[in-house]
Amino acid sequence: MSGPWVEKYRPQELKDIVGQKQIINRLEKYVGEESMPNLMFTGPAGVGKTTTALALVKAILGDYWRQNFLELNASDARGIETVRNNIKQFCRLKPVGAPFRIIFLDEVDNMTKDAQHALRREMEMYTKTASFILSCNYSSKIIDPIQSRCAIFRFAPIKGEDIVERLKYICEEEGFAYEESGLETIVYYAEGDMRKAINILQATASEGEDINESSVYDVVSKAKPQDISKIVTSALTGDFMGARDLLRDSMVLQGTSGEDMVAQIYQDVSRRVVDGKMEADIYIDLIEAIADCDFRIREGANPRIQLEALLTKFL
Ligand SMILES: Nc1ncnc2c1ncn2[C@@H]1O[C@H](COP(=O)(O)OP(=O)(O)OP(=O)(O)O)[C@@H](O)[C@H]1O
Repeated sequence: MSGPWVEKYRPQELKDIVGQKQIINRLEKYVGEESMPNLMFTGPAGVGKTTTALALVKAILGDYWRQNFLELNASDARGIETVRNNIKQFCRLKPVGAPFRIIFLDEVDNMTKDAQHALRREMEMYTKTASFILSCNYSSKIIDPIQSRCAIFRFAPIKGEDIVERLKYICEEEGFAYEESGLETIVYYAEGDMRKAINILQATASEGEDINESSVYDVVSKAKPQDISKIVTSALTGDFMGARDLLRDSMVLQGTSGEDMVAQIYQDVSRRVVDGKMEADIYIDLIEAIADCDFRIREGANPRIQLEALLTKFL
C-alpha cells in the first residue's frame, strides 16, 4: 500500500472538492475573472481549506502556478521574521506568466498578535502584486485589521453522507470490500473531518481486513458508541458504580483518552435529545457539567477523576 491516502486522494481541482459547494461556487467566479482579493479560510481541521487553496491557486495561476506560489506555515517555529523575509523575497520579484502571485499561510491563528500586525503590514505593502490566502481554525483569533482585508470563507464540517460517498470511492479504487456499517462507524469517529476519516479507512485497510464495524473498532483507540451509551444509561439510572466500572474498562482497556471520552459522552447525550429520549431540562444541566469537565481535562486535570465526577452529575 503506497503512501498516505489523504495525499493520494487530495482533490486537485475545485470541482472535485466534497461538500463546501457554496464556497467553491464563489471561488470559481474569481477564476473566471482571473483576479482575487485576499482570502481567509476558517473552519475545523481536515475539511478542505488547504486542498481548496491549492486547487484555486492552480486554477487561477494556470501553468505558471509553481513559479508564482509560496506556501508557508505561519506557526513555523522559525518565527515571524523568517516568515516576513520569505514573503518579502517572494513579493519583490515580478509575477512570471501570471497577473499576480499568491501566498498561502496556514495556521494563522497560532501567530501572536504582534506577528499578525507585522503580517498585516506585509499584506498592505504588496497589494498590487500579491494576494494572500490565510487559513485558520478560528477567525476570532485573527486581529480585525487582517479580517477586514480579507473575504472570509467559513468551511463547515463535512456531512456524514458526503464522507461515506468519498470513502466508498476510495475503497473501490483500492479494491477493498466494505460494509455500510463499517463506513458509518468511521463517520462516527471522524466527526466531520475528512482527513481523519480517510486515515481511519487506510489504517483499517492496512490490517488487511475488509472495512466493517469490528475492523474499524480495532484500529481506533476510542470507545465504541454502544459502550458510551451503556455508561450514560447506567449513570442516568442511578448505577454510578456500574457506570464507573464501564468507564474504567473503556479508558484502560481500549485506551480512550479523556478528551475523546468527554466528546463521545457529549455526542451520546446530544443524540438522546434529538431522538426525544432525554428531556431538554436534564440536557441543559448535563451540558454545563460536560462543558466544565471538557475544560478541566484540556487544562490538564486528571481525566479519570474529572469523568467520574461528571458521572455523578447524571444521577
Ligand atoms: N472537502 C474535501 N473533499 C475531499 N477531500 C478532502 C476534503 N477535505 C479534506 N479532504 C481530505 O483530507 C486531506 C486534508 O485536507 P486539508 O489539508 O485540505 O484540510 P484543512 O481543512 O486544510 O485542515 P487543517 O486545518 O488541519 O490544515 C486532503 O488531502 C484530502 O485527502
